[in-house]
Amino acid sequence: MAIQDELKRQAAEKALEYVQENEYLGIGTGSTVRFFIEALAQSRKRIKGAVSTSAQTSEALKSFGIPEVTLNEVNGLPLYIDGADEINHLLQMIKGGGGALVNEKIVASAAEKFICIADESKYTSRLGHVPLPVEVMPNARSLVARRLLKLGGEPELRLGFTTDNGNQILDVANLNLNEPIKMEDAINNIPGVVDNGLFTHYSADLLVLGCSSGVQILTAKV
Ligand SMILES: O=C(CO)[C@H](O)[C@H](O)COP(=O)(O)O
Repeated sequence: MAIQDELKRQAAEKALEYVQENEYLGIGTGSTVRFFIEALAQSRKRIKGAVSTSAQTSEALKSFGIPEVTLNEVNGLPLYIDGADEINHLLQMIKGGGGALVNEKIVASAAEKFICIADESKYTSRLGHVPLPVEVMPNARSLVARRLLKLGGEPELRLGFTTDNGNQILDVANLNLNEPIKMEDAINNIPGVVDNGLFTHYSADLLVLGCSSGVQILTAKV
């Protein structure tokens, strides 16, 4: 297994310690989450049901025999576990590399606690090394792209990709994310934008980071 994958797996396995038995659990999307689902299935922990954030995650849950429930069936969630494309010292994130950012933010918002699982390459002092995914209504794509250019970004359509919600993704490079809260809100104010991959209002409460020196548990450093 590649080193990065091994670190993702270690972080995913460590996060199991925070899972409460006989409770509902929100589960994100991506390769780190896939390791988590695998570890959960192999553990003795039995949850009441998982709220999935994507077709990909639902498929994995099904293949590992973990019961799925919809968000509408639960009255909030004690915990949400998901990966990130980048995460900073305040545990604010860029997400959406897998294109599931809208459902991820919805489920994260329903949870009392958000634990991010990631390998050390995702931890950064400044967000913005990776392009920011923005989910757009297809009919507003060009309009939104022009507005994103005005905000200083360079949008590029994710070719051949449609989200689970039937929308498109613009990956926006070179945005100035020195004030990520303002940027998250400014982008979401553009008509036609469904949501963007900045998670500042729903930042993580805890980061379980797979590092070559061992797994580290980090909280926000203000
Ligand atoms: O936001 C996401 C999906 O929309 C993922 O959490 C993010 O892309 C990280 O993925 P991976 O665990 O494969 O590195």
